[in-house]
Amino acid sequence: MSTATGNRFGTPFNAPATFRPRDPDAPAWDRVAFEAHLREQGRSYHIHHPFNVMLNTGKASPEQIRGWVANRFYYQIAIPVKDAAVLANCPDREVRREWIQRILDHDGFEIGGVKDAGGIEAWIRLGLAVGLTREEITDLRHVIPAVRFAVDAYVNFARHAPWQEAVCSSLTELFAPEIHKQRLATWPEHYGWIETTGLQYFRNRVSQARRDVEQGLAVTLDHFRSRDQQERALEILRFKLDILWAMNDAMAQRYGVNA
Ligand SMILES: O=C(O)c1cc(C(=O)O)c2c(n1)C(=O)C(=O)c1cc(C(=O)O)[nH]c1-2
Repeated sequence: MSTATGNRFGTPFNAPATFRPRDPDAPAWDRVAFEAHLREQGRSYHIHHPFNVMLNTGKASPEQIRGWVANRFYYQIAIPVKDAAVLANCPDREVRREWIQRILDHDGFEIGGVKDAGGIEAWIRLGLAVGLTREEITDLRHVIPAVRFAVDAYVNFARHAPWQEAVCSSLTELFAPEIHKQRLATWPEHYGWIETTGLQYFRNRVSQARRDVEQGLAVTLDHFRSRDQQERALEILRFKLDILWAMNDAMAQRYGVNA
């Protein structure tokens, strides 16, 4: 059982613990209740961040949209590195053969004549559609230091945590289809200057995120069994929600938020 003095990352160099004192006799939640507690964390998803609300209600300027796309690129390129860390730490072949799909989704592939440019390339095309050049996206010149720190914290967590905890940290994807659908519903109306082909990344992710979540949720519900472990899973999910929120804070500070 982890204790109230442990930190939530399991590594010695991170922030002090934010654990609430736990009742050692609290019974474990059943799978339905545990999943409900995980989903409840969606109230802190960055879909509610003022910067995201601005983007998705048509109030963002082209500069703010370009800033967001250029900064989010750093998250996009980190995801397959994070997923490779999960693979590297996971001794379970069945999990690995499913998990590897995530790397293919983002990096793309050419296998037996079938080709997919992948999510990173799709994100670059989004960048081109909003008026950035390929070079200024990929050389990371616009990435804000605090965004870099937040994203790096995610990769470092996945490198050092037990693989099931890294899997759990991906569960912000529970809430991602909604944010992608929101963009697809509002951007064409508000930002007619963006070629809609540039929004393909969001279209692809709606179904990919649902599939990811099915796997991530199954691992999490199976692994975190005691109440104490379940509380830890909630902490991990909140840590990841904080990363996404902090990225938006950094972008709001750099690019401003229009009322
Ligand atoms: O646009 C978004 O708001 C958003 C959020 C998240 C997320 O919740 O972590 C992901 C994505 N997009 C995404 O496109 C993606 O591929 C992805 C992978 C992961 C992950 O943690 O493994 N999160 C996300």
